[in-house]
Amino acid sequence: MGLVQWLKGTFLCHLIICYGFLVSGLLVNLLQICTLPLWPINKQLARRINCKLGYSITSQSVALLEWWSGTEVTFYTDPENCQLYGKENAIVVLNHNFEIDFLCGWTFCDRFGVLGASKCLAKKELSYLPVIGWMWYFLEMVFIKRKWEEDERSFVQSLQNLRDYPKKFWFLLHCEGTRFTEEKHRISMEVAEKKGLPKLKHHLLPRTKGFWVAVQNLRGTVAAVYCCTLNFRNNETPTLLGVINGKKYHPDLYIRRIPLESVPEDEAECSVWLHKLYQEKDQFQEDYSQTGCFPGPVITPPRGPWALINWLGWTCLLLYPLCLLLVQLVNYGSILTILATVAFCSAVSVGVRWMIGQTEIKRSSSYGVPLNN
Ligand SMILES: CC/C=C\C/C=C\C/C=C\C/C=C\C/C=C\C/C=C\CCC(=O)SCCNC(=O)CCNC(=O)[C@H](O)C(C)(C)COP(=O)(O)OP(=O)(O)OC[C@H]1O[C@@H](n2cnc3c(N)ncnc32)[C@H](O)[C@@H]1OP(=O)(O)O
Ligand SMILES: CCCCCCCCCCCCCCCCCC(=O)OC[C@@H](O)COP(=O)(O)O
Repeated sequence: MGLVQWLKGTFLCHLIICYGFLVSGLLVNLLQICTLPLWPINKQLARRINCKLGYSITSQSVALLEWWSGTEVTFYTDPENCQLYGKENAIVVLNHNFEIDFLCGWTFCDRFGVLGASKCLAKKELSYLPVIGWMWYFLEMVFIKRKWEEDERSFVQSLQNLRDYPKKFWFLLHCEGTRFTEEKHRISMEVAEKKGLPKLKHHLLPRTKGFWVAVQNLRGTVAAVYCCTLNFRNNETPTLLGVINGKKYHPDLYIRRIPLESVPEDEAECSVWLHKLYQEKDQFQEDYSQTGCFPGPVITPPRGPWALINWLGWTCLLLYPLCLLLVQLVNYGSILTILATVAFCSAVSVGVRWMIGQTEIKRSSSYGVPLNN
């Protein structure tokens, strides 16, 4: 193991990364709160500012993935469609099997210039996460409790709000509604059987209501559905902790562009359409497990420098006062202040470890487990 690789695995490096992420993130949250008075005066300007602020947080994770761990997503897609990515609004439909699928998603967004503005349909619990969840409020992320009766009104309203969004955005939908586990798969295939639908091997049965409502409310705003299928070479099971430790993964992402006009307007027909899409996606995954690649040419735009510049900028800015403080502490600090500093560092590391825990599939919710769900 080289020295650099060894360094990436040290606790000190992790502490610096976590400190930078947490403190810069909380500062950005504070700046976002400062934009509140602007919303009633100039909503579009407030939205644009929040996109930039959001970029400043999410791009740190992109830098971590691309530059720190050296992980590069390989894109399989049609070169003609590729010209349109980033130049139109889109609904992105993605499988939900991996702990770092959101990171690969952010990389995809960054490569096509829509990272700051992109959104997803997320479970309500994520909105309470410091830094990321709080940031999402200001980016008008759509949160749901996954109980249709309770979600319907706010879901539709949040989608309608996006109709005059001033920046190009992608709206990510995990139609499976939860992450893949063997138990959830078994139960959802029982539902498939009851509904007379073909069984899926690599996906949970998609829930169709959210997709239909999103398509209906974003017609005229969104130009296409991007059907995205993600997998990792060599049966890798990537984790966020692995990325922080500098481990390089090999994700492959297959993107198909489907014009929105070809998605049926009627709810029942749209549901059939989505089930068929998931059957196709399942076949792509099956082929991938046999051949190790997706169909279509490989197109990978080069990684841009901005994510790295932003990350290094924040790190330098925040390390300087920290180093000054440490020097002061060593030279003049009382036992009490030294203990307080150790407690602060421990709190940072426990806090971030808890946030990382939210990405772990073993801590996945019980959604989709009881049959009556
Ligand atoms: C590589 C990446 C590529 C691209 C990425 C691109 C862009 C990225 C852009 C932005 C990224 C920005 C941020 C992202 C970062 C991090 C966040 C990441 C992820 C967060 C995602 C989540 O939180 S997932 C959880 C939330 N999302 C969803 O739940 C969506 C899916 N669900 C729905 O759509 C549902 O329909 C619903 C929640 C809207 C409503 O659900 P409800 O259950 O109340 O009603 P339904 O009608 O849908 O369901 C009832 C029917 O379901 C049947 N049923 C029962 N049990 C099951 C079962 N186990 N499986 C399937 N179906 C089941 C039941 O029988 C009912 O059927 P009927 O026929 O009777 O209706
Ligand atoms: C420089 C960057 C440093 C990074 C340091 C680490 C920071 C920690 C970042 C935490 C990021 C948290 C983003 C959470 C996104 C998790 C998305 C997700 O996967 O949600 C699960 C839901 O879809 C379904 O939930 P389940 O029903 O499976 O339960």
